[in-house]
Amino acid sequence: MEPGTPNVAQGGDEQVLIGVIGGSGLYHLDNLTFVKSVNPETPWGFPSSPITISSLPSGTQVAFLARHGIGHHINPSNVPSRANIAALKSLGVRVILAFSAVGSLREEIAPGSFVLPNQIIDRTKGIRPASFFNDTSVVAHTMFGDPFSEGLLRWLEPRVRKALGEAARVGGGEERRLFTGKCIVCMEGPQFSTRAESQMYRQWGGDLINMSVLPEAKLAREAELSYALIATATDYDSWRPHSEAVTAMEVFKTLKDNAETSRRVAATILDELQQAVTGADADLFLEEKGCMKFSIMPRSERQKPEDRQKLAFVLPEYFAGEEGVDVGSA
Ligand SMILES: CSC[C@H]1O[C@H](OP(=O)(O)O)[C@H](O)[C@@H]1O
Ligand SMILES: Nc1ncnc2[nH]cnc12
Repeated sequence: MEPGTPNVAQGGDEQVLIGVIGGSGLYHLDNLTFVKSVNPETPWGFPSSPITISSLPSGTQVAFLARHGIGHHINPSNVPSRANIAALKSLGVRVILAFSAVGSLREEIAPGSFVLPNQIIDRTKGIRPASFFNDTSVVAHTMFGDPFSEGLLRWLEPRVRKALGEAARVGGGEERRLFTGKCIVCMEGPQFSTRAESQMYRQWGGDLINMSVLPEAKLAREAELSYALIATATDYDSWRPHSEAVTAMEVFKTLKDNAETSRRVAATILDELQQAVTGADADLFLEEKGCMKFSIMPRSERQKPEDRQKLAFVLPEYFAGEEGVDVGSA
């Protein structure tokens, strides 16, 4: 696809409405039939990995993207999040389920727990391109008070809980706990936190820590996509005074089991999610649709046509066509 081409659904016969981003340890999904692999070039480059489009037995198609690339070769600071989100949107995706391996900042969130966070504290260092509008002549200030899709979180909670119960029954082992309404700190990395930082994040109200949720969540919002993070705890970071500070080795110990359970959860909920996104109550999920209308500053002659064309790739509703929509002035 030519970079700058406005988005069109390209997933095959069915429109691909659901995108899954796999994090550390989660490089593929299960119980799916491969349809095709696509690698769309976006105005922000290529995604982390080719995107695998597969179908569930029901025919529901899902787009899967490995955040750190197949073979995990991309550092968290270098994940091409703009290309990832733009590429998913270009396939017609409207809802993103993003998986992430996280450190726990709370005793009760033991390694192995699943968490649907609803808040983020940004501790990235400004070195990640965090907006589609960066370095363009178009200014936009996106609402981000509730950084995850509230409708999607409400829908996910009972389904993920049930899926975790089923995963334990089928796979054996203890049922994973699910926590909701938690706050995740996103740090720059790639080194882990110091003990002092880890304790400070707890005092700030942080419950979890990772290196990946930003700018991914911000970009999903700018692209008007519903986005939720399914976080799986791998370790206790470095705040516990009498425990070893987190090491990659410790994280790797739980990654495989967490990924296995994540795959079971995905396999259990994806069909129902597709039905919900296409059903009568779809508006509950697609609350983000239209959110940029009043975030983009009104059109002026200072906005360069080439910038508007670039932005049309992710927001064709505002920037495609000769005139585009005169947003912000309604
Ligand atoms: C492997 S430890 C740190 C690494 O793991 C998490 O990745 P992801 O969010 O993609 O699962 C964390 O954010 C760090 O990037
Ligand atoms: N302790 C930790 N800090 C940052 N990212 C993580 N991902 C998994 N564990 C982590």
